[in-house]
Amino acid sequence: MAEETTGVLQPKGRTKAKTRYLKHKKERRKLNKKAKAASSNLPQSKNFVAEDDTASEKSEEDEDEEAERDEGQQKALPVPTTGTKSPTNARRKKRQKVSVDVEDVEMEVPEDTQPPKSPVPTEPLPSFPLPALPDAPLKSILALQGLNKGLVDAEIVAPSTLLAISSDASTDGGTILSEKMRRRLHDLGITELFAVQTSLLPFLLPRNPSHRALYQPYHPPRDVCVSAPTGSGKTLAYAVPIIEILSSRIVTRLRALIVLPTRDLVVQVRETFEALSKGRGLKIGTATGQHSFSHEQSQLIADSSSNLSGGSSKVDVLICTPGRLIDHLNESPNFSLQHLRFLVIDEADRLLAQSFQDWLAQVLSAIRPPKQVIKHSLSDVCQAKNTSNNETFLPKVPDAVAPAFLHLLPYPDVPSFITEKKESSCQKLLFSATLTRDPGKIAALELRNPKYFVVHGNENNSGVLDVVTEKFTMPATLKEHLIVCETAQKPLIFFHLVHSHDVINVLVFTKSAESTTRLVKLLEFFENSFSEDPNDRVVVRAYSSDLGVAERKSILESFKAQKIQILVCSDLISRGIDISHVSHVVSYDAPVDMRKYVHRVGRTARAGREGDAWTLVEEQEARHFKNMMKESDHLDSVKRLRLSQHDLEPLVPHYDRALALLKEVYSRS
Ligand SMILES: Nc1ncnc2c1ncn2[C@@H]1O[C@H](COP(=O)(O)OP(=O)(O)OP(=O)(O)O)[C@@H](O)[C@H]1O
Repeated sequence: MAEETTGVLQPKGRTKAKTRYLKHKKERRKLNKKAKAASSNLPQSKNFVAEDDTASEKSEEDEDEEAERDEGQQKALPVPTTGTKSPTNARRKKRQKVSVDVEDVEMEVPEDTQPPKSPVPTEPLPSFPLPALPDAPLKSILALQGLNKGLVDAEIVAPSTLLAISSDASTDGGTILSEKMRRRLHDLGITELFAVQTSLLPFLLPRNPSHRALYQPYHPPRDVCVSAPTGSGKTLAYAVPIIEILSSRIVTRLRALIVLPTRDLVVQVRETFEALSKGRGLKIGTATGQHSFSHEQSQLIADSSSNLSGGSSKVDVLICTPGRLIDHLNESPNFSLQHLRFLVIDEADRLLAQSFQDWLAQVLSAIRPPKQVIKHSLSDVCQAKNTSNNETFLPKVPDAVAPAFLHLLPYPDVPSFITEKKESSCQKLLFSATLTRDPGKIAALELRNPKYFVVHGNENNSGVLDVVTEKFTMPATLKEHLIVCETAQKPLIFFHLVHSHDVINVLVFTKSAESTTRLVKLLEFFENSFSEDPNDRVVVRAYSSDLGVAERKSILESFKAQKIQILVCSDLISRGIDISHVSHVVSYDAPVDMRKYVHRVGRTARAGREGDAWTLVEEQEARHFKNMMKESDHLDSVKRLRLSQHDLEPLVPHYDRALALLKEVYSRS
């Protein structure tokens, strides 16, 4: 160990004083050994002896060191130093190595604070373990901290779980579905239940009839949150139980409300409900703003002339966008949510991000029985019965009021032994392929003891962890590709994919309506140049919010009928839209976040079908994109495709021609 000095180098040769000192020391050692041999009649353990030896050697080493230092000090004294401290004032410290069980710790111990040395060797003190820091908690545990219990206890469902739907009238084959429903599903070509459906149906359709009841004010059902990949059949997972439960109804009331982020999705979900509920007598309505407000009112409300405590409805199921829903809540007489048995929030994370007119708070407040109670004493009521005031006290249609709202009626409070509070029987069902983990947003939903279902390849806790850390599951049948390219080459690469990789029946996502229009024009010019025969040309159309409702509907229908092979769009239809024959998705402009990526690529590889997703990433975006993928543990699933100039060359003359025509069009406008 290097010794600290006060700026003077110490000579290391032996002096007379040191020789004398060493001689004395030898003699002292001999005497010590003799004394020890004489006194130790007791047997000693090997360990103890070894320790003793070490200790005595150590003390001798210390003495040697001390002697050398004294000698050095004596020599150093006369030498004047140029430093700020004189050698006499300088406090000299000795680095002493303290050996402990766990690790070596070096401490600076001032020489003058050392205890005086005992001439008799002492036993070393027993060493105690140092206080140790507890192990850091696992990342997975940290991620789960502060989360609601429902999510931690989520039911993880393997995507491969399937259950055959029995066509035998005498048995449901464990599906818990009525014979009517099983027959209907078979008619629609659905012969087995997908993973999300196998776990959700038994939960939403308990065998006990009282748990299926429309009103359960004292034991309301638990709410449900579902995270399942795109195209895994979430719509059926809620539509089937809703139809099964509501089919038992006697009178029409608004009992199921399905909220979706776009009109296109409302239309799609309505089609599913109508197909599944055929012959069950349920009435399905929509509210999207596509028709005039008064037309919608006339479709939804049976009686808007008198003020009815329990509302009045022409439909059992209402499928709507949040904006129009709020308009009806605020402005349509007798539009009431008090009878709701189901509130479905599909694409929940997207809808919860929409604060439009604080729609969620308004809906929840319309479902929740108000606390304010206007009560009258029995004598008041009796008195009123004999007066003309009778009508205001006793409304005409009390049966229309939901049990949890009965206290609002001006009847006297009848003493009861039941002290439990009545609650709304509405069961909230949340669905998404990218379910939010934001505790603030989940809290805003006022969920009742929520039960989580997570469809995930990994059936242990990591399924939950992936929801928590927003690592989303992709369909198993999806193949993902990445092409990093120069901005100027993007159109050419896209045309190459269309003609060399058979990328047709494709949804192409761009960043804006303007880039959609431009790409469509460029591709049309390119096709005209590339294929002489018009029948060989690929048909491409734009689908954007710039188009009218009717035009959008007709374009979507033509695409579904495969009269259009390439549909270029913005993120308007990146969520939820289900078009079975889409075999490719191209992100012409790379998505900026993982959620967008998941929903875009999820337009293909649906319901167990194969599909390819291609993402074109400009060189300057590559880093961000790769980081985004890495954070979601997804980079390895994306294959990089490298294209050479040679691959693109045959297309260049046609592309140049198309580009020149496009420039001409834009310069004219
Ligand atoms: N059990 C089933 N058997 C066969 N096809 C099914 C089954 N369940 C659903 N499908 C079909 O799978 C497709 C995808 O279903 P759905 O649109 O409900 O997916 P999703 O999970 O809601 O997807 P996204 O998250 O993209 O909205 C639909 O065409 C639907 O008809």
